[in-house]
Amino acid sequence: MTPSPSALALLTPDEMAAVDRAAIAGGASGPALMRAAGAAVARALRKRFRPCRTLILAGPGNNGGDGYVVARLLEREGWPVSVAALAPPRPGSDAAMAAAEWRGPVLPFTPETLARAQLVVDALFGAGLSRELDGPAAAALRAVRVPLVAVDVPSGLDGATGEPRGFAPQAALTVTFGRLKPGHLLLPGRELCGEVVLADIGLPEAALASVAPRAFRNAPGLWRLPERGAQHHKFSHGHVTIPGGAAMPGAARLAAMSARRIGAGLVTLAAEDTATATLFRQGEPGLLVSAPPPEDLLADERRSAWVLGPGLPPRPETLALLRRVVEAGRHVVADGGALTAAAGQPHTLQGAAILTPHAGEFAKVFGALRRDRLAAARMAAAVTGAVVVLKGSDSIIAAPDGRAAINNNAPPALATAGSGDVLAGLAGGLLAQNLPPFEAACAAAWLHGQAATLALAGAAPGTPLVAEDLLPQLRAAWIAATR
Ligand SMILES: NC(=O)C1=CN([C@@H]2O[C@H](COP(=O)(O)OP(=O)(O)OC[C@H]3O[C@@H](n4cnc5c(N)ncnc54)[C@H](O)[C@@H]3O)[C@@H](O)[C@H]2O)[C@@H](O)CC1
Ligand SMILES: [K+]
Repeated sequence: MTPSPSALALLTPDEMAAVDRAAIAGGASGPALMRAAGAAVARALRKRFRPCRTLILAGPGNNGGDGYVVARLLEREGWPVSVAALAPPRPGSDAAMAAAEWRGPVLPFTPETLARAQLVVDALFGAGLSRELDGPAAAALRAVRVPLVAVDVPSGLDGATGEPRGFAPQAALTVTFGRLKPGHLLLPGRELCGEVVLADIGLPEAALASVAPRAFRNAPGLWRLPERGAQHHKFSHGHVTIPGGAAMPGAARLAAMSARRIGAGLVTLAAEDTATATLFRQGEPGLLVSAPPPEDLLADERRSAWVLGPGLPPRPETLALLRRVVEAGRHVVADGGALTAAAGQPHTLQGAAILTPHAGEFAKVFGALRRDRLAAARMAAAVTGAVVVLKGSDSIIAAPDGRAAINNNAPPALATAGSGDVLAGLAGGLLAQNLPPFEAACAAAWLHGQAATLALAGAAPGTPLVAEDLLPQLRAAWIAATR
């Protein structure tokens, strides 16, 4: 079933804390939320582990409070549980109440205590992490050699960015509450979390609705593929034009084949010379091939979407073509050579609809990538006015208005030559069918990941993939997106 956009919403730890405050201001009980959170952790944990010597590492805040609840519930089920507290909760806090209800063993926060545990529950810090993890907390987590279950996030992981602050342990399971955080999807956070369980702890809808989400998990529901009615004809599905160079003609061809398969009405490969045109004509019979300079094609208004960059040289001429196409008011996907040609001059990309840089291209255009890639992608979108797809195993799609989506369906094998050309073609094909740029970019990234997943179905981890393998899977990916 297609999830609703609110189910796809991601909240940063600060936003989640605001929801928490809104819930309590609206009459919800803090201790009840804490009991629900602890119960969700205990439930998820019991499903996956058998009773064993379990050590709860409890921090001073509400994350620690959740930990005391877990301790009590597991002990009630007969698990051998102890708690090691990094620091006592603030007197009078909800966490202090939860701690007071824990009557079982409290052990010193030492390496010896840790060495005896068979399972560790990390309830040190969650949304309240305010600085780098260091001292005894970091030392203890570094010493864990048994499965670790994280409450909300592995302590030290910044839920807003997916980056560890100082250190964050590897969890087997992370149980989080209300909404996923960006850090559960962004690498390396996604891997450090292990399996992620999102638990409903009864936060009132009004409290959740009090914070407008700016980030989403990328999945159908966040966007809708274009509908195709009986009255439509090939021109109503748009016309994609893709200039192709002699140096790497395969790149433009892959983009063109992808644009066709995702429903563009017409796709033209605009060859830079007659030899390349001859080569292009040996390709798919349904592709249009044109030999004159691509600029001449701008006279035809129906050529609404252009994919510029796959296989094009990173030369000033490429950038000049991009400027002409943008100034003619066409929707442009800028990729590969068009991005590299704009190295150090992001303003030259203004007016493009979608930019699809990988990390290296991003750094060339916008400067070294900061640790907070979500913020970096948003900054690039704001500077250029374009939707930026910062490609990776956790592709980030950022819009100039601050909306962002994080893609988590792409297998690592997708990092292969030509894969980016397919993505650019999909984005161009969807723009041609009048999807707005953010939706087109998100849908393209998801379909791309889904096609790769389908191509690898049943294959052992590490099985390689080539870009051409994606093409036959695009129809099934489309079907999966419209179910
Ligand atoms: N979001 C929600 O609606 C709910 C959240 N709950 C829990 O509450 C947590 C957030 O609780 P808090 O806001 O109390 O925050 P935390 O429990 O994450 O941490 C707060 C405390 O840790 C200290 N601290 C922060 N970073 C540190 C560092 N690097 N080294 C040493 N000390 C550090 C702070 O000074 C503060 O005393 C969530 O992660 C979740 O586990 C649940 O109890 C129930 C409901
Ligand atoms: K934690």
